[in-house]
Amino acid sequence: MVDHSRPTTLDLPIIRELIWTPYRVPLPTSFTSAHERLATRTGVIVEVRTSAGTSGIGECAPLPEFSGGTLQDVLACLPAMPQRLQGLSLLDALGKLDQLHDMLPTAARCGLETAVLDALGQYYRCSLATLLALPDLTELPTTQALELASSQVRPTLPVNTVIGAQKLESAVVQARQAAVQGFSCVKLKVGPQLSQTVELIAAVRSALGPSIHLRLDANESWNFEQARAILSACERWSIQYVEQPLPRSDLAGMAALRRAVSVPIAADEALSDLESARRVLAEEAAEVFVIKPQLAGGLRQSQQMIRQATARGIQSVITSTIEAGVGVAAALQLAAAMPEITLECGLATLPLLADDLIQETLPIQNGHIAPPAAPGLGVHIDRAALAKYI
Ligand SMILES: O=C(O)CCC(=O)c1ccccc1C(=O)O
Ligand SMILES: [Mg+2]
Repeated sequence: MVDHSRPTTLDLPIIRELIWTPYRVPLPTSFTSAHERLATRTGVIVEVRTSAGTSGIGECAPLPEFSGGTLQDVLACLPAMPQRLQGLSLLDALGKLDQLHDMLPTAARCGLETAVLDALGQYYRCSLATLLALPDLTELPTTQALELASSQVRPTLPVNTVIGAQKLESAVVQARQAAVQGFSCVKLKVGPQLSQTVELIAAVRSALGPSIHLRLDANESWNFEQARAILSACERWSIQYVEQPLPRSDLAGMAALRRAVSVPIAADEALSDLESARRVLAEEAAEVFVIKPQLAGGLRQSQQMIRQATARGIQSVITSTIEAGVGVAAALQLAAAMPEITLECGLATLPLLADDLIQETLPIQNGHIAPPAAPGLGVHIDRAALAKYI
């Protein structure tokens, strides 16, 4: 018997229009890592308008020092996209994005996919996290399947705060603040100077007390000997893990470092797509994956990389690239959809920006963020803010 109350693929909204708006948002206090001093975040907000009268939004925020292209690359690929996506149903548009995989910078794939999934979630009246928790996104879900997926979505996620590379005194002040604010995890950016770095880590650990997780991020700034020396000196400070201690291409070095020190090694810059994830796993170069949807090529591809890792006993965390609220909301939806993500995610970065460009607020409470529960992505563009930061 045919159930006429259920939507069919014939009813799926069609993409009528694709528009995009670049933004530039300052960071009131610039963010310093071993790669750079980030003082302004640039990116593009994309929007698909559908035959159902709905609009889906996404964010493309590339990070050239990682991988996956520049803002210019994103802006260069977008003009060809309306012609490719207009007239397609939302599910066909997802298939088309997969087909165009190699033509699109990872951040463009992420933003366009988010916008299509936002519109699809609004159509099914479920959150983007629920969509991602479905066993097969390419099939029309039954009401039962939607209910089951929705029951697997986590209502709130633990997140870490991040302390940029800087003077010991201000790092200690920020560590104390993090403890007062209720964070269960702090990430500290570190450089290659042995005694200075060990002193910094010891001071931050003592400001945090013994129970707050402390992870490090070297952003590729160490060589093997520096990494071994610093991490050996830090064994007693109980480090949760260190992100990308060695250059991204040195997978053999990372594997050797894993055997040489007890601090767990995480891959971040080394992960850019499914193939790189396979290599990191094959070389046993990391025991934690740091996944940034903007750099991994979107939410579904991030999901595949995380599942590959989980199958090999490797844990994953999802982090932002310090993008605006649209991209952070998408990353939160992904994290909420994946029960295997148990470590704190690096998604507490919106306070670094002068404006998050969204109408809603995504408050950080007691070291947790609740992904928006409204249908789709659950956040909406603050048009006035976007116009201001164009
Ligand atoms: O992980 C976090 O807490 C925040 C995200 C972060 O540190 C980051 C943000 C922008 C670019 C690179 C990185 C990084 O993890 O190296
Ligand atoms: Mg990192």
